[in-house]
Amino acid sequence: PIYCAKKTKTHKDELGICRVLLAELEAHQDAWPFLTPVNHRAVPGYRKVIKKPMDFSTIKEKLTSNQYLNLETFIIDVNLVFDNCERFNEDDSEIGRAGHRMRRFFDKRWTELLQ
Ligand SMILES: Oc1ccc2c(c1)N[C@H](O)CC2
Repeated sequence: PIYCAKKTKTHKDELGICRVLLAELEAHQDAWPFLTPVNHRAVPGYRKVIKKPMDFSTIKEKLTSNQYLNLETFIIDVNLVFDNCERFNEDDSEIGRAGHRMRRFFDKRWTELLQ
């Protein structure tokens, strides 16, 4: 097209995309390590090593209580889930591999939804 304005997204549009993305993350077959907070009392070292724990249920609570300013602050928290996973798990482990698959899925989906 000759004239192609960049569509700006309102706050409501971005939060709608966050809800869709979170629902897809929670429904993914590899989401199981990330659905609820790690029980740091049951996992030696976790509290010391992982300074900012994050999981999908916490993200959902923050989303429903309007704690995300925009899509970017939401993506930062989702990436924190996967970065924590990489820090605490070997790449060649069940949970490590699940984290890499989930990150790849998320990166693909939010870029698709933003097009
Ligand atoms: O063997 C285990 C036992 C517990 C956990 C992990 C691995 N990785 C998770 O990231 C954190 C919780």
